[in-house]
Amino acid sequence: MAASSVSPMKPELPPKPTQELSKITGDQLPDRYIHQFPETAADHSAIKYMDNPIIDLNLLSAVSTHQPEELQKLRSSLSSWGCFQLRNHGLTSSLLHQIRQVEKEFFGLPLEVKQKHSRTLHWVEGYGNDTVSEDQKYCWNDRLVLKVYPVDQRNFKFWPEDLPKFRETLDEYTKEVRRVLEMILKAISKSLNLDENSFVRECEGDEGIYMLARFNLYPPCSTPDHVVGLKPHSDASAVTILLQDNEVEGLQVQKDNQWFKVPIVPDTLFINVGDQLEIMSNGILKSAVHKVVIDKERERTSVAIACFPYIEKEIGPISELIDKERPQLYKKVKNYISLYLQYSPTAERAITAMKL
Ligand SMILES: O=C(O)CCC(=O)C(=O)O
Ligand SMILES: [Fe+2]
Repeated sequence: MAASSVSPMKPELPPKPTQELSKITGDQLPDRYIHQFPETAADHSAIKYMDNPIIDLNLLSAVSTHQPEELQKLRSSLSSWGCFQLRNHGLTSSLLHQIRQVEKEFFGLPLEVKQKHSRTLHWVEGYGNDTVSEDQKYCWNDRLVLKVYPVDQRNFKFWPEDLPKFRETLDEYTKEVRRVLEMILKAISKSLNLDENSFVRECEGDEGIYMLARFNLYPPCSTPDHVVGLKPHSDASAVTILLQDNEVEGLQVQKDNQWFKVPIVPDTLFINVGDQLEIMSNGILKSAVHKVVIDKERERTSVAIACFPYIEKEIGPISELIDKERPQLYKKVKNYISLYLQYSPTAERAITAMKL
């Protein structure tokens, strides 16, 4: 499907935050939140856990004698699952606790305070939900989305000003995530036998890396099978680094048309390939399709940092990964995010439009 054939649709935002609806019982749920996907009615307790090995960032480093095996695990996880959990990443438990804490404080603010930072219909930053087209259902979540890199492009009107620890915590957290991102991009390059700076160069270019923080809140719902926290999607990013809730499960990933639960492993980060890295790797790495299901009694939160190249930088499969056996599978593209935003309120995936 070509980009130009996306049917014109009027994007809409849900009129109310999900947090405000979360005490409503099943029969009173507004119709726009009730999904009829067959998978929402699945018995989630019967779904298996994702079982790819946890990757250890220390072992990916050149000084480790285990580096070759760890790189092999990384490559195999990313080409089959498109994601993995990372341990020994160097972010302290105390920093992980603090970022979760400021997230809870934000969502705990009175509605009128949060709404001072509301997003608009046409750009993702700010407090609110995702846009959908008028014939689509809403998701059962609220988000606060903030651009965190480049630092001089932060839009502070979206940042809560009354939470004393919010800015410094997010600042420190994103610096640390950026450090991990660079190490991971180098390891991924090595795992594909490329120069170790290949993906750093592709992602950063001259402009540096762009990073969006997404604070996600999934309130409980008395009829969790009728709602969806996040619909099945892949991310528009090159890589997304996610801190899951440390008590409430909900994230699921798809592999070979089957859903798997992502287990909670304390102090790990969940890392997934996004569409732009699938394109750069000429399809060797898979952009993970994932979704979030809702708990009946407990609220769930997560913090996702989506990392991607400067919007105007042209990206495409890197030349070393194109040959006779593996011809170029994707077109080159500038501003993939805008293509993604055109597709995201529809049932189609933007990356399909990139295939040659
Ligand atoms: O909340 C989660 O576990 C996943 C969040 C996610 O997929 C996203 O923000 O794109
Ligand atoms: Fe996602």
